[in-house]
Amino acid sequence: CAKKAKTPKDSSNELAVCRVLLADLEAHQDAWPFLSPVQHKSVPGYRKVIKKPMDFSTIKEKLTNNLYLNLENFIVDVNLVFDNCQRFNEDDSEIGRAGHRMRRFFDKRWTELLQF
Ligand SMILES: Cc1ncccc1N[C@@H]1CCC[C@@H]1S(C)(=O)=O
Repeated sequence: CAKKAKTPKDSSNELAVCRVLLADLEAHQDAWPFLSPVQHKSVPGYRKVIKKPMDFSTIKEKLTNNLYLNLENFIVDVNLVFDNCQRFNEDDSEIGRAGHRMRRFFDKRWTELLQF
């Protein structure tokens, strides 16, 4: 089948979708552990265990500085937040549970958005 040529318009729409998704993540009641970079000075072992820290404020900064070329690059960073959370926190902990809830919310939200 003929490949639909990607018009430049698509990527600007995708970046608008990223801003909507990030706003939804930040507004979620379970976002509190992920709003700012983990304070590794007060979290022993974090810097050693987690090679690529990521959080919603850093994602916002990258979005503002046009560091995401498309929705996929953005989704990779959001999933990094949740993967770091799962790696460092027990599933049965306040932060661990918040991470699982936020990942479920995000997966549902972007698949909804991509339907239209
Ligand atoms: C996401 C995470 N993962 C492992 C350890 C700690 C944290 N977050 C903490 C708990 C609440 C905010 C702080 S923060 C983000 O200020 O360090």
